[in-house]
Amino acid sequence: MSKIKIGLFGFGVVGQGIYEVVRKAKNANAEIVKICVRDPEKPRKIQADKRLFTTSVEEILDSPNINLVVEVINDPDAAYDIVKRSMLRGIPVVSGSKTMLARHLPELIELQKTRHVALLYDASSCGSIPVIRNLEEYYDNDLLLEVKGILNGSSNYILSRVFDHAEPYADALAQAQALGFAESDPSFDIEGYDSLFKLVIITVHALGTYVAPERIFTYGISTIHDSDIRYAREKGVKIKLVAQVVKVSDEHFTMFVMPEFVTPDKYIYSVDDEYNGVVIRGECYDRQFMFGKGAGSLPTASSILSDIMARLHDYRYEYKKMNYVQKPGYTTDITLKVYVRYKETDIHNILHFDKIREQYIGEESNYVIGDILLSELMDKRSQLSGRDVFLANIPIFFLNRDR
Ligand SMILES: NC(=O)C1=CN([C@@H]2O[C@H](COP(=O)(O)OP(=O)(O)OC[C@H]3O[C@@H](n4cnc5c(N)ncnc54)[C@H](OP(=O)(O)O)[C@@H]3O)[C@@H](O)[C@H]2O)C=CC1
Ligand SMILES: N[C@@H](CC=O)C(=O)O
Repeated sequence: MSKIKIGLFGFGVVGQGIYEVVRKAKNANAEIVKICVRDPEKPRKIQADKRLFTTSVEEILDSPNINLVVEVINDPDAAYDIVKRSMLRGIPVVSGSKTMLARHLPELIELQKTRHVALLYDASSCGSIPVIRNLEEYYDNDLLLEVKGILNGSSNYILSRVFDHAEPYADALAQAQALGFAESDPSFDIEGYDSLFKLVIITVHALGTYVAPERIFTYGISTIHDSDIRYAREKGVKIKLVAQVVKVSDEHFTMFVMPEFVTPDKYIYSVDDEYNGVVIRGECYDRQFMFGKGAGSLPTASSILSDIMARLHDYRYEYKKMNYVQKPGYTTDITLKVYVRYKETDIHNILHFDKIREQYIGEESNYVIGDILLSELMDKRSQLSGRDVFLANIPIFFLNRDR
């Protein structure tokens, strides 16, 4: 590709960051020639030439002058429509919309093949950390065993403020929104869905398999309570929202998103505020750790810029692992050790524990710690949504990993 002429969709937190970094990048040989938004009259932090703005998708897709679409809007359905239409017209796309990608990746991967058109999305998972491209290229072999980490900046920011600075939860959430880390609907962040969508995308590049989001156990931090924080402090651990995909045998892998008690010896223990941290474990190298800003305007834009530059060299994901002859299958038949705090909800009648290890009945709240199948948690997920319930994983080497 010669000069890159960008049609940019979205001029919010990330879009404005992209405008800034593209202007700064002297060697990018790229220029934003059109910006599509919902409301061109909206006041914005960054002043761009008014003539760049449009509300018409067609004005970008029909322009012979535009050879790359960059899509960073906050509406997953509209994003899907824009990305698909661009690709059908043979225009390569860079996207940051993980909700849209996690829902539609199989179709978009197929479109890349049939239409010979690239779709890059490193910014969709972990902001400025180049997780996807590394999994795709460097870890292009059978040795990978696990990708685990903090994939959501907002919930990590909230947990850090609440845990380390004793700030009220609601204030910390409001700050995460004001700083541009949170999604338009912040429940995506705090209920774990943003981490889930990133985990779905990461798993495609880690193990070559797409697992639909609704098949994956997801539990967030919205019901965390002072008693959970006190309990964690007493034990000398921190509570983090952790997403993980783990090979549990040659035949199977598992994945889930859940708050976790993290001990000080773990890399992610020190990952605070909006930072993300990803631990990659493999057969021969044990653990490697990637750390960086996972949200925010310029960090995310830097990742988009990297994808834009990659297009200068015609880079595209090849999804090599999807063609492996032997691939592990997804399982939820795996035993976890969990902490469940509750009050009114009749947890003992809802959850069937294989083994109860500890129980506490208190005036303020109760908790139980026990071994339980992930499939059992998945089946009972809708009954664990009470405001009085909080659940956290206590990491163990999976109890039945060799079954
Ligand atoms: N914020 C972050 O740290 C990160 C965000 N992302 C992802 O990037 C995307 C954008 O996030 P962010 O910048 O924070 O969101 P914002 O809410 O700040 O901005 C969204 C932008 O999308 C525009 N928009 C919405 N719908 C349409 C549409 N149908 N057609 C054209 N433009 C539209 C809005 O237009 P208008 O301004 O006129 O309302 C706005 O400019 C999301 O998918 C998010 O998940 C990914 C990584 C990090
Ligand atoms: N809302 C997301 C933004 C980046 O993906 C987060 O907080 O991590």
